[in-house]
Amino acid sequence: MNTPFSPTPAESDRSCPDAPPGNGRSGDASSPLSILLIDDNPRIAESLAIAIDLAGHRLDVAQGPEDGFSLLAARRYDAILLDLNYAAGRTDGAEGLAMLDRLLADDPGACIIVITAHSGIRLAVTAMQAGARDFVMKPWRNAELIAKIELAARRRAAPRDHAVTEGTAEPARLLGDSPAIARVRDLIRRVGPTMAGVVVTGPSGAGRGLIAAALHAASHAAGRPMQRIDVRDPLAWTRLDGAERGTSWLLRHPDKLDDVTQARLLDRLRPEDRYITIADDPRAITPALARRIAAVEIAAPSLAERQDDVPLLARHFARIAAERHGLPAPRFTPAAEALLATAHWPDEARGLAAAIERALLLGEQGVIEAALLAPPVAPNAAPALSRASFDLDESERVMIEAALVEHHHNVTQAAQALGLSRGALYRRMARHGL
Ligand SMILES: Nc1ncnc2c1ncn2[C@@H]1O[C@H](COP(=O)(O)OP(=O)(O)OP(=O)(O)O)[C@@H](O)[C@H]1O
Repeated sequence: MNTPFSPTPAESDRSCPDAPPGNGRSGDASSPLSILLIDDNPRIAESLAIAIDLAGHRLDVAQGPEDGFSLLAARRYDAILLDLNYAAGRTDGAEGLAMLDRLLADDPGACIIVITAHSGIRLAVTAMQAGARDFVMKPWRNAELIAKIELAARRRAAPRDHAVTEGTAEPARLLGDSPAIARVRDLIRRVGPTMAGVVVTGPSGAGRGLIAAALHAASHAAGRPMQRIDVRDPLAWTRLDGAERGTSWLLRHPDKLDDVTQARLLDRLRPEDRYITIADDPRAITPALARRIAAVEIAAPSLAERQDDVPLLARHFARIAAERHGLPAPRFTPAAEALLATAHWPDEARGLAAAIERALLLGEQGVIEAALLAPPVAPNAAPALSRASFDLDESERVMIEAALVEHHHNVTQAAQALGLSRGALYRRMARHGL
């Protein structure tokens, strides 16, 4: 007999002897599964961790949707166990169902098993109709749950199901809840599965490559890797002919070619292949080539257009950097959080990721301080663009404010943290009216 799930660790131990033969692995399950639990109840996580470990699988735990998306952006899971309610007192499952929708839009083949309360049969049915593979009700029997996970994860192997981009290092998941990023997701959902040529524009570092990868992941060719070519490199062109028919291509910068070379490129493109393009200036693509490779434009929004997403992206980049460097779980000081909410990042998401990684490496024990988040502004920095000049000025003000708060308005310490002399800091404070 199996033991129903109990939220107390002591009771959960009792479920171990009840695990099915083979530690809960079904007979033909060959390799350990990686499983993600998205649930804000730590006791559920503790109990499940024991059962899953005994069954020979691996469990990661996310305490809510944001954590969940962050983990899913960094690695692939064979199965996702998704709780449907997060906010206190909510039982309508709306949050979980919205998350289910987004998970499946990013990866239609995702193997998701939803967790509902005992009385949640109606919710479970809705989730199944929306694409969940299965459901479990609390309290559950561990052995039954593990059998469900193994069965559902094995079913994932069907070819069309596999919509993640094999052959790429990371899954292509766009994080963020801003309307700007929601629009991009919606476009990916619509044009990803078609053969339409899509040109991805927007500032460098804003996630153009990620959007291209997400388009490929949503396409019918997702099971095969996308081939990447910078068309400014003539040597790379030879690869265009050698590849299998029906290949997906990521072409970088055809807008940088002159008209004659663009015409030559058009001659080399094959009708049965899919082309996704990254360009700085889509207007520089000739109409003939644009017709083939740029039927639809998707503009990667700058961080300034999705400022609300910055803290969430920052936490994601911090988590990845901490994992990569074996550092403790990262934590932002309140001043660093305040800076993130207002600062401008001239190098977009890539610049933000670099700043977070540097702050984490230079900080103590995973603590990210405001003063470490950006290098001190060079005294005579002469920015190339007037917009950049505005950004830099605003960032400087925010950083100084944050350093002062962090060091309790001790100007000597704040100046040290910013890499400035006391005099230089006083001058800048006066300039910013601080
Ligand atoms: N919405 C997002 N969610 C998660 N990660 C993001 C998001 N936007 C950008 N990033 C991350 O920011 C970094 C920069 O993005 P990416 O490499 O796609 O930039 P890019 O615009 O293609 O740059 P370039 O064209 O100059 O190479 C990457 O690590 C990417 O994963």
